Amino acid sequence: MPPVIETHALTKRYGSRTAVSSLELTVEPGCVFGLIGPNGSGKTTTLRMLLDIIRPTSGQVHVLGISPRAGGAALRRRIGYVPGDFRISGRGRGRTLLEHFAQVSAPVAAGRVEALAQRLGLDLSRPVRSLSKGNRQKLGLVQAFMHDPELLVLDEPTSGLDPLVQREFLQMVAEARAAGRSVLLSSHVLSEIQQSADQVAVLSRGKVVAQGDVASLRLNRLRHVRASVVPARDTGPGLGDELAAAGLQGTVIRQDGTIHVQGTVEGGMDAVIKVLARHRVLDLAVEEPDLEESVLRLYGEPAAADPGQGRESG
Ligand SMILES: Nc1ncnc2c1ncn2[C@@H]1O[C@H](COP(=O)(O)OP(=O)(O)OP(=O)(O)O)[C@@H](O)[C@H]1O
Repeated sequence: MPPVIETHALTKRYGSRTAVSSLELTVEPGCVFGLIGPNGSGKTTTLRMLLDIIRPTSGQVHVLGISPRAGGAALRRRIGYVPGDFRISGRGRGRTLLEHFAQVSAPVAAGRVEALAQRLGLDLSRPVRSLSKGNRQKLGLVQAFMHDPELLVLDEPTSGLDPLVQREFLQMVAEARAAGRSVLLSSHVLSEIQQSADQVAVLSRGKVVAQGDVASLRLNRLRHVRASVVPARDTGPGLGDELAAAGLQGTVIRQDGTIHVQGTVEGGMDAVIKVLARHRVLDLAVEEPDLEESVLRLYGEPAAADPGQGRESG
């Protein structure tokens, strides 16, 4: 079967700024593909080009075997899309708005909208205007999933959703995949991609800096560690050396008989935990760094766009 999404040397420039640079993406049918990158790395721009909302400066793109430009409304009906900035307004209620969307999308099975709304905890009888950001986002999800499209293109779909709803959403993605649908999911939250994607591309400054299956992704191996221990016996400065040998990069400070450790570990916590466990551990915190830092450290790329350079328009 041909890929559901294929880009070749796909590039988008805004004036002198390159938002997407020579992108090579292949999404196979029946796969959940994660596009991950810090804010400003080019995810939204890429997804918009797939939907023909914006047009590439150069390069090629095919979606379900068709150029989005040529595919028009017929191609659009085969896709479920949640834009990163799903904005809705008007006087209608959620249900009315979805009925309106259903007229332009492919046919929607009876009861499907209600079932999705119920799963996400969305009240369809409420006026759209009165909905919170999270509830509007749920409406966006229902309109993307309701016609059971061949391809789902989801731009940061869980932003503004609480953790329980996020879990339900991930379940919906898993069900779509099990039914043979394909999903392209963008996120700046690593854990979300890890839970759902088969394949991943990491974007930084409009370029793919890493690509592969989720397990091979090095991004998930970086951890921040903070610990306070009372040495079991007088270990002296040896603890710092032992921790360094175990893979911790950071500082070890002795203060009033307690040793405070702070640093970063790449590639597994086991050895560090075992060194610490030989002492009385007063406190231990292990945290996932934000994606921007992981990309920066592991791929040596400046991850974010210059804060001084804003976008010209939405
Ligand atoms: N209409 C525009 N005009 C000028 N620059 C733009 C425009 N849209 C995007 N950009 C720039 O292109 C780069 C990529 O932006 P894009 O929105 O695609 O990134 P992103 O990874 O989706 O980030 P975010 O999660 O913040 O939306 C950014 O530097 C952004 O400022």
